[in-house]
Amino acid sequence: MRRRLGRGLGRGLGRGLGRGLGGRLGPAFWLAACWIGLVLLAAVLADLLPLARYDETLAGPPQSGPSAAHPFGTDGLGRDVLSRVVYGARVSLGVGVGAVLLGLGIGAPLGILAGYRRKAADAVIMAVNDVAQAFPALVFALAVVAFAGASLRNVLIVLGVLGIPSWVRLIRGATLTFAEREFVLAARVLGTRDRRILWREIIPNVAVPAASYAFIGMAVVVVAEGSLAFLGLSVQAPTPTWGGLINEGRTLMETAPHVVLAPSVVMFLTVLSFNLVGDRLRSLTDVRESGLEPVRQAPEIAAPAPIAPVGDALLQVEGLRTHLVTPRGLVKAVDGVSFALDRGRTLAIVGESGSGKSMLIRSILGLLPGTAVRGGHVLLSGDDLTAYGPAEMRSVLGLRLGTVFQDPMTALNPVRTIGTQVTEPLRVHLRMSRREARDEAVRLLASVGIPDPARMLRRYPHQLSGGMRQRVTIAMALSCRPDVLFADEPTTALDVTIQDQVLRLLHRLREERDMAVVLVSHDLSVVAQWADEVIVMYAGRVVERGPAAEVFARPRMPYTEALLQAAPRLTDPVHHRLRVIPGRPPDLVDLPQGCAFRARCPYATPRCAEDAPPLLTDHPHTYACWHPRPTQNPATTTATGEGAAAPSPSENGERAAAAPPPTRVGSPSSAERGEQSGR
Ligand SMILES: Nc1ncnc2c1ncn2[C@@H]1O[C@H](COP(=O)(O)OP(=O)(O)OP(=O)(O)O)[C@@H](O)[C@H]1O
Repeated sequence: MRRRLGRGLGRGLGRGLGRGLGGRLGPAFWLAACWIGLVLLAAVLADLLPLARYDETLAGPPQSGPSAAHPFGTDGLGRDVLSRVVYGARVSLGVGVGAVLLGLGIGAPLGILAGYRRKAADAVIMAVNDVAQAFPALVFALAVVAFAGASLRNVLIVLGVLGIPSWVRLIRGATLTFAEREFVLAARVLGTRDRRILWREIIPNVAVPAASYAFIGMAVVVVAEGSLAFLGLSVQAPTPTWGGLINEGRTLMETAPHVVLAPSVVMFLTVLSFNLVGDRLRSLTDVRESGLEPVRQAPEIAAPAPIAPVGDALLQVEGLRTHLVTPRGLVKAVDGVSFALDRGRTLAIVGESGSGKSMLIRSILGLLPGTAVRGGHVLLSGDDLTAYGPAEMRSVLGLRLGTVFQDPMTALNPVRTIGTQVTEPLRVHLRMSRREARDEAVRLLASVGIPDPARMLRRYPHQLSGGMRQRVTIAMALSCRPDVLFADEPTTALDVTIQDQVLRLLHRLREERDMAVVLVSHDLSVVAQWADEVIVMYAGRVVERGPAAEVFARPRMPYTEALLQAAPRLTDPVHHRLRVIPGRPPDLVDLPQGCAFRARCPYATPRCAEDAPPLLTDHPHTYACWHPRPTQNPATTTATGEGAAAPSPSENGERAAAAPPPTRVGSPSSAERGEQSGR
């Protein structure tokens, strides 16, 4: 059992730390960890160090200042202060580590029991815990130590027991969070026993916040022990403790300040280090760090020089790259994407799962994981957003760029009313008064088709249906009248009957507000119906781009053709078998040489393995393929299964040769952009 726990904890912490070793913990963490290690080592090896005895009165004048022989000087009785600080660390750190282990040892099982079992166990444990937490801790510690005697053991037990309620609360909260997660439900569905779920699924995940809290707890205990020692209620003389040393030295503040300064500084640095280490460990599980944070622009992958805006494009993306630093290597999630979009147009981004669609949107918005580095340019009405700092970016997000996410349930805060959430951007960005924001929120909710909007403001997200919730998130995204609305799979989490309503709504709002819309969707029928232009992504790159009607009617890139053939159609005959794209997308850490799609492409030739095809323009299409599909062979025919079998590369080559010669492009030409953006 212990081995299993060790493995589990190791996995949990290892996963957290492994991700952090790439620099997420930062230099302050490592400095703090080194300091803690140094103090611990000194305390443990104190007897082996060339130090004077902590209680030995040395020859020479007392209260002498720091010297080579005594770096921290001597105290009022002529004892070596360095030696007393090092031996004092034994007590202070010993109590810190011991009390935290005691609190964790008792609090963690109770917290897990309460969080996992819930019901009666939770009610009883938390009721007792609340009562225990209501005791004034320091008064309780003073009373117990005064009654039971001031000894190392008593101080350790009192501080350890006082920490139990906080441990119960923390571990229960973490257990509750993970007990509701899909992987635990999946284990339950598979009939896994509770004990196994606890050891394998819950405890390894709870280990990271517990480790973080353990360090913060040690800082608290070191300070508490210091306070007790200062009051003379910890380990008694002649054994030194940091609090006791500060107490002894306070009478010498004027004549020999080093006596009080040395233990104070060491204690301060140690407490600071415990807090820093705990805080950085906590950040490993913090959604802000693991999810969205201001992006780092990487000079090494940035485009070489500032670019000039093209025409009057509202949104222009040039050579955008987003690479994620992972323990496996650099994930090239977005690799040199360019496009331009005008007002009143909808651009759809399609591609298989993992092709980089969401990452492209997050990269444009500058909201990327902490492990991401970005290069390239994003121009909004000619202003380069990649040059913006976090504060400037905040003034653009919500105000000029709106976003609708996939799952409205997770996009809305469950404990805040719809009214609070819809009025917030109005009050923050547009500085409206409470009343103005409320009136505007009513208008916004009405505009997205929510009945009785005034009443809706008082409701909570869980009281709404999925479709209503998504309408609310759309209303929030539109509240500051953005120029561009990003909709990342806005209908995936919705019932199929609601999907059409939401898409119609987006289309109507686009028309009314003259916005541009960037729509990410897996659903090609949605894209065909609502998009003006389309970008097909594969392995982080654009492989085809053009007017949506054109791309779907005459796909040039075999990947686009395969995607269309894999999509179901209402017109398909009964028992029609959908084609699947054989193989799997490539590993973004180790992209193959040449065309990334070649291993799955029926038309691939040796040339595809040697050179990556550049983006070619064959008006109005842009595609990256050495063997483009012939324009005379509409996809609609092959998609229904009525088309001829896939032609051989030579056949394909001949047909392609019949098409007008394509133009090679690095990024879209102005003319092409004009076409793409409908100009
Ligand atoms: N935080 C991260 N760290 C490392 N790699 C990541 C991270 N987030 C995404 N990726 C990788 O980046 C690639 C692109 O991911 P992205 O979410 O953009 O794909 P997608 O096309 O939107 O897929 P889906 O349609 O499933 O949402 C994927 O290979 C993914 O594994």
